[in-house]
Amino acid sequence: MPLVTVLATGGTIATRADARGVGTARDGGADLVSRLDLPPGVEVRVEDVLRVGSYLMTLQRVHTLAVRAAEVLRDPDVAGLVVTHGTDTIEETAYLLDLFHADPRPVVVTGAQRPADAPDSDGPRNLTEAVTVAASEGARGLGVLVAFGGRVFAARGIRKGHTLAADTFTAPDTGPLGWVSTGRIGIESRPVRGPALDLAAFDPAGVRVDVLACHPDADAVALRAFADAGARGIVLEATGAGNANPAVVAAVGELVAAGVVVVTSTRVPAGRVAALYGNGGGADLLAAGAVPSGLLRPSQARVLLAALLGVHRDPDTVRAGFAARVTG
Ligand SMILES: NC(=O)C[C@H](N)C(=O)O
Repeated sequence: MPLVTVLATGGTIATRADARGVGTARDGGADLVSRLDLPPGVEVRVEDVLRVGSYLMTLQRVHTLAVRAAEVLRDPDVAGLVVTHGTDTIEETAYLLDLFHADPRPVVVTGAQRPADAPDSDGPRNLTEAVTVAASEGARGLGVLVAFGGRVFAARGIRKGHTLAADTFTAPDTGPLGWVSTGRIGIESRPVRGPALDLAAFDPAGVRVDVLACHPDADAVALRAFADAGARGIVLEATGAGNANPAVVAAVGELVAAGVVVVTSTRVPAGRVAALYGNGGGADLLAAGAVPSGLLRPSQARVLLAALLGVHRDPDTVRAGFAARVTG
């Protein structure tokens, strides 16, 4: 009988309202699992790792989760893992776990958009389907997955696409990998994944990576403040295919020379970052030393940058490692 371990971290799937009607994560993993109609023939074990809204999932906390996931997978009887998590930052946590996941067994992240105390919560169905995926042979070798609303997504490229709707997740450049429904899964495509990073070498302490919104009035102020605060990496949430302006480009050049790794991503939902324009555009950012993020949006570009900085430290190695993992 496949054994699936559920690691609970909080999120709306575990959230109940207080007397003011304000929600916080309260239910533990055992509460969540007790409400399920589990797939027949699957044994589930539960552990509480954290109990927070995912807007509180710092790098340190995701590291704690990654370490625990790797420890649980040392048990050869475990067929797969499920992580229950808030939806706000599933795109960060799932991708960080994926970067360090060196095991064919699936780790399946899920959550809910409607809280545990809502009569129509989507949590039980999503969790049941995540357990189904984690127990499936067909999900092996795909890395960390997100099962949500009947769809199965790869970690890389997933984005929260709606603040409140149950069908919130999208993968604008690739679409979902497949589906899960009534105890069955179908995988229609396989994700492209690089070699796993070494979790034992990762230390998130002191890894500060900030994100700068490059609206047309942006200047060097925030960039310099980030660097003064100790940022070792900065992701530009640029416009279009990855453009900023001359003031930002000049500051990027200074920061890169000082050893900060700067990455150009974009606020546009789909398509690769391309170095096309001058006058502070993507071609000038590239010339100033910024690394294009390929298809990674700012949230996941920040995660890759933080993971590499936490493993390698040296800016040139991080820059090369980042470029090697992104397409385009
Ligand atoms: N639907 C959710 O889970 C949102 C919640 N704010 C969280 O990320 O924890």
